Amino acid sequence: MDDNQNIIWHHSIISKLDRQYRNKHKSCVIWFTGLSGSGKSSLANALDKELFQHGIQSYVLDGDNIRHGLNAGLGFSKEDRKENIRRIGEVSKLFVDSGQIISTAFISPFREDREQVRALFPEGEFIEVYVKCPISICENRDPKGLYKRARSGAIREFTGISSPYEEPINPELIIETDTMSIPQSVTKIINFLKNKNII
Ligand SMILES: Nc1ncnc2c1ncn2[C@@H]1O[C@H](COP(=O)(O)OS(=O)(=O)O)[C@@H](OP(=O)(O)O)[C@H]1O
Ligand SMILES: Nc1ncnc2c1ncn2[C@@H]1O[C@H](COP(=O)(O)OP(=O)(O)O)[C@@H](O)[C@H]1O
Repeated sequence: MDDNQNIIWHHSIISKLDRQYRNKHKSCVIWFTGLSGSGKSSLANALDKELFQHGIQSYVLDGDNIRHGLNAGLGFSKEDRKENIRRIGEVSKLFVDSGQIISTAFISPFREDREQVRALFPEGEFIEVYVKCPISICENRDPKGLYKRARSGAIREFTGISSPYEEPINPELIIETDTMSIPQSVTKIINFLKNKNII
């Protein structure tokens, strides 16, 4: 018999709605996706700072940090990236259930994996933000020197070079970081959240 059949889901006494009501805002996941160096981390953290300063319950999950802890042991094969994103999706759902606005900064290069995360949430709670930037500019920025190492062959399966990035087809937002500044981008996201009555 499958062990999971013996595990029963416990419902919380306090609901997500109770928590949202007390926080005075709705909860959602803002899912940043894009190439390495496109600006996911910078945007997620700038948005988090802005939300925090306005008394909003928010938090950031960042690729590099999660891979040091929760997802240590996962690499960059298609299967490992899938598992990485699946786990982040589940963790994000917990944050949303806890009434917070969670920003995630993962390359999440495969459309199917992102759609599986979207399917975990009710309509409107998964906000896909495509952080769009030409690879030539990401490569010029190369904040961690990874493109240089990938070009030299020192890193295998590097997204955009030796591993694919599948662009979102219908994301809630597109932020073009080669033409928009970080403050402009944050304003665009905040306006979206206001228009959707999330904050
Ligand atoms: N092979 C390869 N391909 C892409 N990226 C690599 C690779 N090896 C290491 N790194 C570093 O890991 C960060 C990406 O981790 P993610 O968890 O976001 O990747 S994924 O969503 O599972 O594809 C990524 O961080 P960001 O630059 O913040 O995107 C890189 O710093
Ligand atoms: N308009 C912009 N939006 C976001 N990042 C920018 C922008 N212009 C320059 N950058 C720089 O590009 C780099 C992006 O790195 P990072 O945020 O770590 O990207 P990612 O998390 O996608 O790998 C940072 O050094 C950041 O300062």
